[in-house]
Amino acid sequence: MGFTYQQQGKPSPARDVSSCTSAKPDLIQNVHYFDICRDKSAPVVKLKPSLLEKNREKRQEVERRKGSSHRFLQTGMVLLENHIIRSDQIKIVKKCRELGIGLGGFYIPGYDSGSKLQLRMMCLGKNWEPQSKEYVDVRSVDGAKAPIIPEEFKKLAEEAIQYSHELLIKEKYKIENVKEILPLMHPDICIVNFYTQSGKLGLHQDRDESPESLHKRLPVVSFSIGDDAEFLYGDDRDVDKAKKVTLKSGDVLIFGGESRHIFHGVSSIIPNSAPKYLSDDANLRPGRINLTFRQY
Ligand SMILES: O=C(O)CCC(=O)C(=O)O
Ligand SMILES: [Fe+2]
Repeated sequence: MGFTYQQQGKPSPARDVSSCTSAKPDLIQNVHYFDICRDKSAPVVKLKPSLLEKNREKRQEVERRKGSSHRFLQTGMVLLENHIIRSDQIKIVKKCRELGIGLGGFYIPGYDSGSKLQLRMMCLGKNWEPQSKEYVDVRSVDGAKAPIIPEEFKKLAEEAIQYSHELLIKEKYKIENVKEILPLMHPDICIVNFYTQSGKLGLHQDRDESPESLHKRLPVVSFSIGDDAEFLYGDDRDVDKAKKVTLKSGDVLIFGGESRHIFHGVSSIIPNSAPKYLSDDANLRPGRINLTFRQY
């Protein structure tokens, strides 16, 4: 049981240097908590938007929402494109930032061998340990407990499954079958990853949740915010056979039922592809946040 991240090998010196020098970390019990937002004290030239500009932004937002769509990628796997509205994306960034610089915040997970994952991680609800591949109350890296999952996050994740049910009923299945195709899930764990523009994650399965959760094939609900990611998925741990989909800011990907045990990973982050409002209004650094909700 439990999910397995594929080890990435030692991080390149370049990545190590950038991650340490740009982070301005607080050192708490030997752990650098990473700030996913730029230093507020750093000068940012920002002009007050005119009324005209504000109205244009509003119109663009309405257009953007009209542009939200969905794709059934395979049985039990739904992609809700552009689903999280701009104001919620900003709220999520700000909340993750606040939690991420506090106790139990973002750190670079690694293995006893010394190799590291090419991302920063913070767990909410329960801590996931990369070495033992288990969920624990207190993480070994610094003895911190996981912050609780904000209720608004849980609500968004649950609503995304319900919305997928509506779409599946409308377009594909009978109402009585839909919860078998994509079971309902009430998240008590959320793993938040932050990828810099050189971040990635090898093909793995999420299989560290409880035997009951895995047996019921309760879905994982994944939110993407920030730069686009090339997301790979397939039935085998084989990059060449994997299918690819680009996950953009605001996208929600759900994989449960028959797709619960897919291999998946992030092959690359597309630099400078994030919507501008994330850096303007939330001060988000270049890179990508991913939140995966699970039920233990
Ligand atoms: O970043 C992503 O889209 C995937 C993250 C993931 O697979 C995980 O945290 O287990
Ligand atoms: Fe995963």
